[in-house]
Amino acid sequence: MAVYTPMTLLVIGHQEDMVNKVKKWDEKGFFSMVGVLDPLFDQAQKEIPFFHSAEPFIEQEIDIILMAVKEEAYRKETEKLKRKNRLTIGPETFWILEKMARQIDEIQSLTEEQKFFQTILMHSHEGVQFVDSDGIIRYINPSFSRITNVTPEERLGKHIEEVSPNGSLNKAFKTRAPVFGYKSSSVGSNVETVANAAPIFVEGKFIGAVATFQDVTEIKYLTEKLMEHEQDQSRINQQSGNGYQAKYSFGHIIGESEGIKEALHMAKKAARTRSTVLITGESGTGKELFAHAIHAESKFNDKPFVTVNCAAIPEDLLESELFGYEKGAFTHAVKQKLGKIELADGGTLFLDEIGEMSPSLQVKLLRVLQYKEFERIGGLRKINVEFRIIAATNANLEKLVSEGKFREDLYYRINVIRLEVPPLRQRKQDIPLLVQKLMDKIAQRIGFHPMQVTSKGMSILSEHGWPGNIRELENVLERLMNESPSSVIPDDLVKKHAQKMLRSSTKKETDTPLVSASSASLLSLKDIEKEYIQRTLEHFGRSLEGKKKAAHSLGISISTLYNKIRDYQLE
Ligand SMILES: Nc1ncnc2c1ncn2[C@@H]1O[C@H](COP(=O)(O)OP(=O)(O)OP(=O)(O)O)[C@@H](O)[C@H]1O
Repeated sequence: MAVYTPMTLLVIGHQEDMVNKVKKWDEKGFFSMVGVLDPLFDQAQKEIPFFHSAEPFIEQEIDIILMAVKEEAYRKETEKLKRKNRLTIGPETFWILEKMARQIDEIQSLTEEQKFFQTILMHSHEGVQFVDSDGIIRYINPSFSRITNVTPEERLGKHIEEVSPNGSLNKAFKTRAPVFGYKSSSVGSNVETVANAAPIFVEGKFIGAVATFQDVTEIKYLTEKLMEHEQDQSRINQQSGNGYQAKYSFGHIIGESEGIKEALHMAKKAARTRSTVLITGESGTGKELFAHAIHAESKFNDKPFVTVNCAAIPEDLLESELFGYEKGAFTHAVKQKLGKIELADGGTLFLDEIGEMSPSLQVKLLRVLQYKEFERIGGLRKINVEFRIIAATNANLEKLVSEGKFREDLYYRINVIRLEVPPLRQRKQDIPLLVQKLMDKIAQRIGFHPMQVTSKGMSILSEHGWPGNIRELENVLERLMNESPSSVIPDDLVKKHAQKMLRSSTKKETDTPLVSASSASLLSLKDIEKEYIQRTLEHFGRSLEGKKKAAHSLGISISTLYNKIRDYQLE
């Protein structure tokens, strides 16, 4: 860093006010006072070097001579000093020095601020690079060098076009526009980075551009491993015939209430068209079921039905999930991957939880819907696609639009046919039918004989509010069936669960965790196992049937369960 050297200054004539001011500036380091020259004055202050003759200064480097007094006697001394290139300032131009001192003062306090910000940049975990208005790299922070393996000596003073022509900083520099989420890899270190860059304007004048970036190699690597795994999985699914097909039809949708009839009517109408459908409703009401059924009933039901849950996948991954990528698009893209948009070609793309989609992806999706074409990540070729979107959400999209979190234009594109699936509490008359049919479905799935609830049990279940809707009802029924000692579920068991449900839905109470953060370090694995077996036995009961169910639930054989009951003295 350049070191500031103050200008040297000699005062001629002991004019007290001026001398004192110059002395103060000297103390602050604005100027360096070499002394006071006064042939007539004797009582100078001790701490100021005082001279009667100009001799010592004739050859000395002095930048400014301040004529503090006007008399002729002093001028004679000054004449001796004028031979060199020195600025002479008289009392009438003393204000220039005062102004300079003020400016130096301001610059110095700015420098303090600069030091403060520089310290922050020095310790920032993100890499930072700055170019001036000519594109010359003026600053890189230590994290920049750590991430990229590029030293300040290699970078500073170079033009950005020369060292990183395709980087985010050059883009922001050339276009004078910000760049967000720019992915690239550092040549020096083979590191994957994500950068943001922005032009900098001060009072409307472009003064340069700055880029900040992070090392995302590890995240990217893990993400791609996960994607590869998912891809293999989906290939296996496809090969086994369970791939991109609708699994449910309208026949699977149980309910005779007005609300469900209306939703079914709308859904059947939607199945006859290719228009976009927006399904809204609380969690667990059956939105996905409706989406499957609409596709299954449509003319293109032999084409794929592809599901993407926008809430379950991180943004970065979601983009490649939707658009796919070309081999080599990023370091770990070892082979080409088809995106869900491409896989849905000709059929239906079901976008579950669309309200969770990030604004940048919303733009990209909108473009696909408008132009019916897209590019794979890292690809140059435009691919034409034709598919229908069924979107679902339990969020209030209108509210998200008004809050600026969901694009209005995308909202209008997807809100063509609107289907509202009512919550269970608004169609209690469906509960008995649902209970019976769901119990049959569960019994078939878990290999039980058909089971029933009494009419009293049914009215207990019908009175519940079911905040988790049909998903919650299904879970509770499965638990009741597992715990029931006979094929008719006892009323007191239903009551016990109803009370539990009431407690959890009013108090949002959860069961005591087996291991809490504070106790985790105190319990041994054996203690945890013992506690867990104990709770499972309490849950299923200690009859032979209860123990069989407990063993099944614990994933161990009945003889292992008996051994553990003996070892842990749980009888
Ligand atoms: N009308 C219905 N008849 C029979 N089963 C239903 C019905 N509605 C929902 N279900 C069942 O309830 C469960 C939840 O349904 P689904 O996943 O379709 O709900 P969702 O509204 O999409 O939930 P989320 O918003 O949480 O994704 C599923 O097991 C589904 O089969």
